[in-house]
Amino acid sequence: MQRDTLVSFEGVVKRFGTFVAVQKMDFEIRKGEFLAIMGSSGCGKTTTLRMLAGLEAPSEGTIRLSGKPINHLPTWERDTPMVWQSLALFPFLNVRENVEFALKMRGVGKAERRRRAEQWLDRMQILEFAERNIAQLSGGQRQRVALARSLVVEPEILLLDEPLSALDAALKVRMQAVLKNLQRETGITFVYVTHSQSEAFSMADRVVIMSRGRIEQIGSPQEIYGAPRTRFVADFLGSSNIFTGPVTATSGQGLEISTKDGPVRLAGPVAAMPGQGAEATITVLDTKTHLSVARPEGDVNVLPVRVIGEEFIGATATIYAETDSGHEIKVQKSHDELASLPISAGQPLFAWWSPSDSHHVGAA
Ligand SMILES: Nc1ncnc2c1ncn2[C@@H]1O[C@H](COP(=O)(O)OP(=O)(O)OP(=O)(O)O)[C@@H](O)[C@H]1O
Repeated sequence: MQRDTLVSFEGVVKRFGTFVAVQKMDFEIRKGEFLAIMGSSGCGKTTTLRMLAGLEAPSEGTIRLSGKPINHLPTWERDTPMVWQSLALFPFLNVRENVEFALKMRGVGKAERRRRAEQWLDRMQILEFAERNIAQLSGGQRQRVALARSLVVEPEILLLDEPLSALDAALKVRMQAVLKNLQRETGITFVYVTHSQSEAFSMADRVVIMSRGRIEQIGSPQEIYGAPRTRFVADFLGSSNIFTGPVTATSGQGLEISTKDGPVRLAGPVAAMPGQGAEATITVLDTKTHLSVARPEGDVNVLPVRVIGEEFIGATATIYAETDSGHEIKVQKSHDELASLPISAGQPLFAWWSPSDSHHVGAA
């Protein structure tokens, strides 16, 4: 266990009847970090959070909080204060009273309650709505009241389950910035469940990616994005071109696999080198993949493709193309970079990338 570990999951399993919702989970949450848990629907994110909150007991294994097992310890019997952020505000209380409520329950005096509630409403930039009824607020304002209500008690850990899912895109981005700054300022440990990659990757210090009750990868957004550890993670993030085939050559300097579209090569160290003939997967980020009209020099990682179409997202464009065998290749570039390329559907081009930008995905 690391010195700054606040929570540890040790071999945690959760079964509902015979269905295994969480399988043998081992990971740690560090004090003061922003940890996002992401994965597709039904992969066990909420169940993991509920076990941490004490709303479900693990079927096997141990969850420790500040070193103490808490498997069967309800929230109120724990030494480390933890709050589950919920959007359900009390409709019969106004904004300030909603925020004051938890302090009142903890026996904090009237003047102090008011001072602290107003301080948090101010931090959330909603102090001007303090006397309003909940029904008179927009979705984003309600969201901020709910956050103020959770934070006013200054918990050591705040558990958030898709807290921004109901907001429109612009408000979501604004709230992401508010949340991230707040977390940094207060040093409160955030455990944040989402299935939004952009939310997880823009805010979290570390991200846990889950699939079917299991952790596929845990690491910083940069680590995961640059080096997905499993085929699932590479697929799930959707930002890599993925090639699988038997290994035809290995050396200390890399490896080569054979694909229907020709050899694909990786240059650089490989952590767990697969044997000759074994099936291996090599990925390359769509931002590191290039397109050109003329065949580039050399014949390594050069694939003739035809353009399928393009998609614009803000300042970047993703070009979708396919090889002769029908393998999809995506290339992400800025509009300026793509301005000189003919990218109408059916246009023949060459897709290529450097073997040193290739990455070996360890597990299937
Ligand atoms: N009380 C329960 N009884 C039986 N099965 C359950 C129960 N709670 C959750 N499950 C099942 O466990 C699995 C994990 O559920 P969980 O809510 O943790 O998923 P999730 O990753 O949070 O999904 P989503 O993103 O859709 O909210 C799902 O298949 C779900 O149907």
